[in-house]
Amino acid sequence: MLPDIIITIDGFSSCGKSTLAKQLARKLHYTYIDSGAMYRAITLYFLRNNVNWANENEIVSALDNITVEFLPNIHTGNTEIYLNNENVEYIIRDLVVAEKVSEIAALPEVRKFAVAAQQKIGAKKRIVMDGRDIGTTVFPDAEVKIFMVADEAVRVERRFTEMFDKNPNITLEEVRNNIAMRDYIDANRKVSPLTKAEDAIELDNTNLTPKEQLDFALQLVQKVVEPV
Ligand SMILES: Nc1ncnc2c1ncn2[C@@H]1O[C@H](COP(=O)(O)OP(=O)(O)O)[C@@H](O)[C@H]1O
Ligand SMILES: Nc1ccn([C@@H]2O[C@H](COP(=O)(O)OP(=O)(O)O)[C@@H](O)[C@H]2O)c(=O)n1
Repeated sequence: MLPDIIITIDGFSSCGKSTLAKQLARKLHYTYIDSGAMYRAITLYFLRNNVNWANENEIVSALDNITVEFLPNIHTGNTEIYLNNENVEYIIRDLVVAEKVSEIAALPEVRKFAVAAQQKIGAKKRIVMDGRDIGTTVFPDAEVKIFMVADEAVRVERRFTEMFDKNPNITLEEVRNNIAMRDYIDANRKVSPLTKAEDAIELDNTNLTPKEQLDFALQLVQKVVEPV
């Protein structure tokens, strides 16, 4: 049986991190944690409650009222996010949330809150967590670190196809602008900007199938568990 380790997957938007993280978690009988969902859920709360995030006191008191949990969906086997006991797994994928999430995720108080929650979840290991700063800040000692990349046009096309399925009014342009804006803010913010950890292995899935990306990641895990 696989020993208790932590697998981190970081990278820009829409390159396939959560797809790979779910595949790995299922295969290894680990728990998948979508750290981006936490920032999206916090953003949803801020938007719904008109929190003025220019005011530090308002941010702190809003965070005091937020509980975020990951619970398994018994039908899919994947974990889903709950904000104050409400399942918000699907609503947080909306463009309204995506438009603001990177701004809110750049706030130091928000990052402190989310990182502490993520580290608590990972205390017993046996998790695959994806995000932007998981291998650098949240779990710098993780046993397996993957940094995913894919060509921007491919990422935009993939995310557009996914969002169009749920909302046929969305345009390719809106998706492209949102991804470019978030990538820029995420890579340039002051606290834990998105960057490849020195010891992370890069995985470019531009031309890989989901099966090929899983095989690549499983080989990495195998190397760490049974070094030759
Ligand atoms: N290797 C791949 N080939 C084609 N499509 C993929 C591949 N990996 C992921 N996708 C699709 O790309 C979209 C974005 O993937 P996702 O895992 O949500 O990215 P991220 O978590 O990095 O934002 C999803 O619709 C997913 O089904
Ligand atoms: N560890 C993380 C994960 C996400 N985020 C923020 O949350 C946003 C949404 O993350 P996500 O993983 O759901 O985004 P996608 O890759 O699915 O587009 C990102 O654009 C970042 O602004 C972060 O700052 N740190």
